[in-house]
Amino acid sequence: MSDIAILGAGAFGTALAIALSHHGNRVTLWARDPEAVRIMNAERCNARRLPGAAFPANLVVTADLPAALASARTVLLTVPMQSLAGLLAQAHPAEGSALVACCKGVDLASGLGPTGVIAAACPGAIPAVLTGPSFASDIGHLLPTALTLACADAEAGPALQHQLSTPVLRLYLSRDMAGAELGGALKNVVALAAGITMGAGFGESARAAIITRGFAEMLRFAETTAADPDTLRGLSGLGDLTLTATSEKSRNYRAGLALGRGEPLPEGMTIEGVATAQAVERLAAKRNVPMPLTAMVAAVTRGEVSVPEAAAALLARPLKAE
Ligand SMILES: NC(=O)C1=CN([C@@H]2O[C@H](COP(=O)(O)OP(=O)(O)OC[C@H]3O[C@@H](n4cnc5c(N)ncnc54)[C@H](O)[C@@H]3O)[C@@H](O)[C@H]2O)C=CC1
Ligand SMILES: O=C(CO)COP(=O)(O)O
Repeated sequence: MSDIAILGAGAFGTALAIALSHHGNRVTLWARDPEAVRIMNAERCNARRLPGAAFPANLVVTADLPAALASARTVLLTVPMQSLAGLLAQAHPAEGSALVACCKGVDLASGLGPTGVIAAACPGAIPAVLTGPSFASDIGHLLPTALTLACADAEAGPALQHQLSTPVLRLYLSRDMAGAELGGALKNVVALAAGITMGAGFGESARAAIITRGFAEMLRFAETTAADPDTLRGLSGLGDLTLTATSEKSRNYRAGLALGRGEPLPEGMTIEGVATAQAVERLAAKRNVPMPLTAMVAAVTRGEVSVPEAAAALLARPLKAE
């Protein structure tokens, strides 16, 4: 019997599984690869994705998806954003389950955020979003963290907030799922731009400009959606942007550093901002929202524009009011 199922045993799913089972919850962590599950159960650690963080004795790890979902009414979705629709096509959570999206991004195929993907695949579920500034290694090592739990359902939201909080994992409640998921998606694009800036040697002043103007771009985009721009000023937006766009622990920032140095994108690493930049570029064009930084990140990651060309184009834009 598990109360919480966590689908996706990457760094973040593993970290949340450790934190929540350490706090006494009955947690089942599901991974699609039976061999990876065998190794994790033998070593009681996910050495590949989250080295050094030991599994509590009560954490169950399985490759059996129906078994993981059998008794859980709270399901955390911790696969990368571009895998979410595919996962939900094969998972069959019980009617009325809370599906908590922990992935950050916009689905390239549909242009939907995680709660839109959940609503399309599982109309009988209660969607929610868990997001904000948190490196998996910090959560997995039980360091203090504050996140946003967004859920539009007035009863399920507070219940999830209490179920998923621990003495060191402090969840703030929001009803604004659109805002919470947008902040987490867009900050990765700005983090790529910040990394590119530092990798190219443009300096910390330029990075501060990119973060600030990137945040302005995030708010501008939010205003064209159902999101409340104020939500993006909280943990899920500004909070996560601050973390991701300044730390080499971030994969998006590190990928940006590589691009800025003229190297290719690192392979085999989850870099959510790459697909999300493409998806947001398309949506912004449809809605007529100027997103110059996002467009440059999309063009640089596609290899269409070099970093010096991107920087020159951004600096040559007409002067305007802040
Ligand atoms: N790593 C971190 O510090 C944080 C990550 N996140 C978000 O969590 C999401 C997952 O990221 P990570 O766990 O870091 O990625 P990761 O790269 O460590 O692991 C991804 C995992 O998903 C699995 N996976 C991929 N497609 C799948 C599918 N269709 N079915 C089942 N499993 C599948 C892979 O096998 C892998 O184990 C991303 O959206 C990320 O932005 C959010 C906060 C912190
Ligand atoms: O979302 C994160 C921290 O909040 C993790 O960022 P990266 O995916 O860039 O590593």
